Amino acid sequence: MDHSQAAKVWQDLEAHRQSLGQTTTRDLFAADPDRFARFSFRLDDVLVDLSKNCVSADTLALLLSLARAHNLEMRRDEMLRGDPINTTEGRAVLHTALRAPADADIRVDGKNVVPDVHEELARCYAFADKIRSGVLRGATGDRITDVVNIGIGGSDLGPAMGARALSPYADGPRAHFVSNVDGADMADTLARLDPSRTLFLVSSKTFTTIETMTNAQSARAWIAGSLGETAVGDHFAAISTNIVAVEAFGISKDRMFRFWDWVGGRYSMWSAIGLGLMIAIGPENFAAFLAGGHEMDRHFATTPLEKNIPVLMGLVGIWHRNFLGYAAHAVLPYDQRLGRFPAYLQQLDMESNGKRVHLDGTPVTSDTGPLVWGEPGTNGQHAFYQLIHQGTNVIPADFLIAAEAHEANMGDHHAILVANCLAQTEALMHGRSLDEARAVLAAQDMPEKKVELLAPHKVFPGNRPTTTIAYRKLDPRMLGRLVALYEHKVFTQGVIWGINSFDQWGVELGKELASRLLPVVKGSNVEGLDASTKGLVAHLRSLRV
Ligand SMILES: O=P(O)(O)OC[C@H]1O[C@](O)(CO)[C@@H](O)[C@@H]1O
Repeated sequence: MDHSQAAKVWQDLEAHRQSLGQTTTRDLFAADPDRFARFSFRLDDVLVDLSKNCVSADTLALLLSLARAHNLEMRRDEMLRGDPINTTEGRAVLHTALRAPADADIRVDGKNVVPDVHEELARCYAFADKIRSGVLRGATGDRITDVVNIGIGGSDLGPAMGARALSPYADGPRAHFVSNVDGADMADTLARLDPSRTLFLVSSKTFTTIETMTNAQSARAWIAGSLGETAVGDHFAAISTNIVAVEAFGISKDRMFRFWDWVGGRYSMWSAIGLGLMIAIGPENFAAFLAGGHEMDRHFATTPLEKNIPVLMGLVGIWHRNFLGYAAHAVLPYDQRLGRFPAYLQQLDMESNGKRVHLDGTPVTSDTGPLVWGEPGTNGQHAFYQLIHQGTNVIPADFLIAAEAHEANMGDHHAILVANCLAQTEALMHGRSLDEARAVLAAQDMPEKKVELLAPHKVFPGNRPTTTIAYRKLDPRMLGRLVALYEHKVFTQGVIWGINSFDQWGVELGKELASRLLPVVKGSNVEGLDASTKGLVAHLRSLRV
């Protein structure tokens, strides 16, 4: 990286922000009739409209210079060719290899990993087919009708989000997901299931995560308790990088699916971790999901930065976070089946870019990843949009909308959904001035005093940034493109911030303390704890029957 060049562009961006002064997106639209065409970008049917963000051509040009000063293209190529860019863990970062075609050549330590990827994928597909067709059955000879993925974080959110997103394509056994160590999660799921027809997939990269191992042991006891110990083998499969621990759990090699340490947990839904999704939607649909991801990879790898969608989304995010000071980012899918997408992105974005030191360990000098959150529209409109429209903080938001619904013959549902999505982005950008609010009220024949009283409450500041991602339909290929789009956006921002987007040391301390506290919660000595924790333990113990 050219530090002095990067610092100079950063200063130029700050000066540029000053020079924009009070300019609003509304002003930018008024000044440029071609703004939509200039600031919206396409990949086949996917259109990403950045025009409702307060960026000018100069803003984008400066942001692109910033990306170049940080050697974004070089860093991207390093990732894609398998260099060990996850420096704190000494690993390559190759989730893109999981969706590469069979003839690709991507090397880790000199070895092409693509044949291994395709071999494991073929094993997963064969297993999925056998479960779906009833060739593989439970111990009693019954067909498997329900598959429960036991995993957490990246070993849960991807397949869980995907299974919900692609439910119109689900023609296999029903998919369930248990993640929380709260026994309620497992108990509520088991209550709906018949052990003789249930398959458990224990998904854990490390196969040591306490939540997953506790849930897996409970599931094992449930099967052994109702069908006998010898039935366990027929009702379990495992997905992990830790072959030794899987064998120790009692899952045979032929029901064990691998992935590799160069796949981060939050980037793993493309691997065998997607097995639950694969069994639900079938190998063909899963292959379309992978192909969609690869399509976005090609776009990211080969499109000039000026038209590179994930890069531009990442850079606009940098503008918001670092130059306009916006601390949060909302993801608002107008697609009910993307209900878990914001939660999925929370891990992808916040576990990747919630960092406070540079790659070399020195403290960061600018803010890093924002708080990411969201809910599907239109429900959010009737809950928290009030704050997005009129609250004191500006929250940039992504709106996701399909042209086509899966439901034919549902009258105006989809048209109303689309109208709401577009109306919200228009309202957020346009706003309503005090004079406009007064005029609206006056047109209702309201007494002047009341108009004056009410008008300030009806003012919408506007100039609230939104990006709209519009696509034909939420099919497997589209979901693949969408997930890969956000992965590369997160990568772009990590490069600009100079952080490691692929480790997650921030989750370790809580884990360590939880294992230290477990015996205390169960009754051992509270000495050595801080006064608050000691008091809480005592209170909880006193309430326990
Ligand atoms: O797949 P594993 O090893 O059980 O880990 C689950 C999750 O735990 C984390 O390590 C930390 O929350 C995530 O990065 C990961 O996705």
